[in-house]
Amino acid sequence: MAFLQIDNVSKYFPSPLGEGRVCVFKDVTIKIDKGEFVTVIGHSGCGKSTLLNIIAGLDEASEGGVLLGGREVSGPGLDRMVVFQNFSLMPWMTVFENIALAVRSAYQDWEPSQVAAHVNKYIALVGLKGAEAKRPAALSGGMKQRVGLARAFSIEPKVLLLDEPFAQIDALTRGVIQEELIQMWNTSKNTVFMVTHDVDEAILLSDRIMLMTNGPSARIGEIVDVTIPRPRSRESIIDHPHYYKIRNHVIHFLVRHAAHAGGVGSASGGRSVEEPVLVRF
Ligand SMILES: Nc1ncnc2c1ncn2[C@@H]1O[C@H](COP(=O)(O)OP(=O)(O)OP(=O)(O)O)[C@@H](O)[C@H]1O
Repeated sequence: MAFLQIDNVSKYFPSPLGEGRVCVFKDVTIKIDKGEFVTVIGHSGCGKSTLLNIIAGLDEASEGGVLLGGREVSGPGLDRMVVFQNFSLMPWMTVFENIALAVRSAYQDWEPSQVAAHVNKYIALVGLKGAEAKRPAALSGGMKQRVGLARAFSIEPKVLLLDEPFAQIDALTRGVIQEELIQMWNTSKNTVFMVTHDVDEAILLSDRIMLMTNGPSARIGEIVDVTIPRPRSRESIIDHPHYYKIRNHVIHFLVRHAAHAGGVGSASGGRSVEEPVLVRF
């Protein structure tokens, strides 16, 4: 059994037309090893965030389930930490307090000095030294997301769930924070499940990229192994002979599926389950 196992998960929502229900995705199975970095890419509306929320325990699967370390996920927990694109910081708390709140809830028997040392370590890791006393309103989008990532990593969860964490950040800052994320992940070796629309980001960060087909009844169409060795940096990966092969393959998949985009279907999704195609260059 894999460390994190998404087992035949399907999700239905009530139809917006008021008749029956719509199958967002059907029979999604993903097996993720401990320490693996997996990303999911697919067109808007195929159900990526819904799938992430089910893993987080913030939403329920209609069918199937999620197992973490062999135990069924049945609600939110400190073993899974989510970073959303809208930062989700406490606006009345400082940078330090936002992170400390999470650390105190994860390590309830720690002395204040131990909490402070731990928080400061993560503040330094994301380059926010000097901004400890600032409140979110005084931070740029990039700084806010650094706090979000530091908060998530600081509690050392078993699984980090990242839902397009860089979507609201300008391209230059995004590149810098992606590399900070790689550094933190290199140290922590957390298992990461990330939703993104950015193909370059997926190649830079992932061990494997899950390509989702469009809904209704979306599924994992292909799984692409990112065979480019680590350590990776944005500058170095583009020179690797596999880089453009992987990039073109993912983009072709997305373009092919864009042609079939949209539509609200019936609940049945009544076709047999197709295994994802494994792609390795
Ligand atoms: N609570 C809900 N009630 C009804 N329908 C919902 C609900 N949440 C999501 N949906 C629908 O489920 C589908 C998948 O939504 P989801 O946000 O998971 O897609 P996504 O792939 O993450 O999209 P995006 O890339 O735009 O964020 C969409 O059609 C959405 O309208």
